[in-house]
Amino acid sequence: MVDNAHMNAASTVSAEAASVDAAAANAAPSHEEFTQFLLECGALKFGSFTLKSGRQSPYFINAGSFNDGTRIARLGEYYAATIAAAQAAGVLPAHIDTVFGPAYKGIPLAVSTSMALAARHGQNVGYTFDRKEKKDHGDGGMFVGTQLTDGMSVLMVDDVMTAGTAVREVVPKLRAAADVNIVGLVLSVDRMEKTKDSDQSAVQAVHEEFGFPVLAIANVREIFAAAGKLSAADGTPLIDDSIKAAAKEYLEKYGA
Ligand SMILES: O=P(O)(O)OC[C@H]1O[C@H](OP(=O)(O)OP(=O)(O)O)[C@H](O)[C@@H]1O
Ligand SMILES: O=C(O)c1cc(=O)[nH]c(=O)[nH]1
Repeated sequence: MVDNAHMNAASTVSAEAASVDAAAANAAPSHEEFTQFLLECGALKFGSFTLKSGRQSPYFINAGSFNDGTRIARLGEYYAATIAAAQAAGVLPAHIDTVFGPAYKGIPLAVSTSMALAARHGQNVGYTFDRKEKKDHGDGGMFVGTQLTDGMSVLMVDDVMTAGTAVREVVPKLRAAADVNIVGLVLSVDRMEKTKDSDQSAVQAVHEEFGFPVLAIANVREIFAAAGKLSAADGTPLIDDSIKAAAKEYLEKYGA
């Protein structure tokens, strides 16, 4: 069993990977580079957003902004690099049968991750996603892609975790389909938020509830730390003081 400190952030995995002398190909992506990528794609937005949990957030990760071939391919590479680093560190198993992404925004994440695992890391891993509604003609069924069968090692991917509701909805669906072994969950961003009724983070709560590691390419504090150092070509900071203040206030209230 890997201790919890290894479960929460790719940064931890990165340090661990370095200590086991992992090849450069197995290094986790840098938070600075990933933050720049989020900002360039417009996938990190500032304003006022109502979340699935009902919380009103001054920032939002919009995975719908990875909307062309270059962006989604690059995102898949970030996921694959995070996975390879976690495998090198022993946090994820070396063998994964399929990458599962929940509909809808998880679909391109699963596909691009499996493509990048094959192209960059020599791992030919399936991809699977669910349908929101059961289809009863043609190929039918609830799942598309590699079909789930007993004993399979399934790695879940999603864009963000706030309260963990989406994951709690999808895990029973996977387990109802077959006796699969869910080996972990990889997110783009861990929003590092407290659950509704405790000071524990949703990521930690999900890890304890289901027993699998939950990793992220970066967490929200790493993203704000990196974004604070970035500026446009003309020297203007990419995020201004009012955004930093609003994020700080939000995290003081909801941050774990
Ligand atoms: O941790 P949680 O509180 O569950 O919040 C995060 C989830 O909410 C969003 O999904 P949404 O249900 O809006 O689905 P979408 O993919 O259709 O946008 C997001 O994509 C995560 O899956
Ligand atoms: O909590 C959510 O609903 C949520 C947060 C976020 O940053 N991005 C998103 O797509 N959903």
